[in-house]
Amino acid sequence: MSKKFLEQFFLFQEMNEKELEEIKKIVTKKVYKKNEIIFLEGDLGDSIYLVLDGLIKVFRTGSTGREKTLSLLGRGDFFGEMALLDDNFRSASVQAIKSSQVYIIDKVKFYKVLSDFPQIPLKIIVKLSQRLRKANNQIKNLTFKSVRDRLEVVLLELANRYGERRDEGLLISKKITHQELGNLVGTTRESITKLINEMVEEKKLLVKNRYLILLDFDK
Ligand SMILES: Nc1ncnc2c1ncn2[C@@H]1O[C@@H]2COP(=O)(O)O[C@H]2[C@H]1O
Repeated sequence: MSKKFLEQFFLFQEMNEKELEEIKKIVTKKVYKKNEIIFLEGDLGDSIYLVLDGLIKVFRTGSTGREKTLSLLGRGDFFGEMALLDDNFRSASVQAIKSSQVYIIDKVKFYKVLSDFPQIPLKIIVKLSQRLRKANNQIKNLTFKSVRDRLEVVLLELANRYGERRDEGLLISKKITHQELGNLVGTTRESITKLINEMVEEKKLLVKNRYLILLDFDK
């Protein structure tokens, strides 16, 4: 594990070599298989997770069993800090949707890191503020926007994060199923299929080998 590698984690940026050495000593690496549940909403939580690679979904399940994806996480992201900080149950479920590697730091060791490195709590606050901002936008979108508009917002967010420029347009470099898009947008798989077909007909979207390509993303 190189210094350069650990630096990619937002939490550890700006740390010097010696400080990163200390962090290295307390992490445990774990690999989760595709579709493996990392933990469930309501579980007791005693560790924080840092994503090394893969794709990880944070979600909640409604009483009817329908899922709402709160966030998709990848390399450099962290999760599981809330139950540690407020001493409560896990506020959401977390699942690897591709094979994913994570570093795990247990509560006692993490508290030691927090007291030794005062910039880390500040960084966590920054992330929590960004997350609240995003959650507020989601509430606004769910309340006021049509399903089609919400799908466009989600596609733009995915393109922002995973977009790769191609001759045809902006390719979303992760394969996302219609069910998963439905969970992100807050609608059914069937509605997503209908809307994707609509966007393809309008030449706003291209589907190639199950990858989505945005055609008029500049607008
Ligand atoms: N709205 C959200 N967006 C992104 N991540 C979240 C959101 N809500 C909860 N999480 C993460 O999901 C984790 C579930 O376990 P914790 O409550 O310990 O910590 C939580 C956060 O790290």
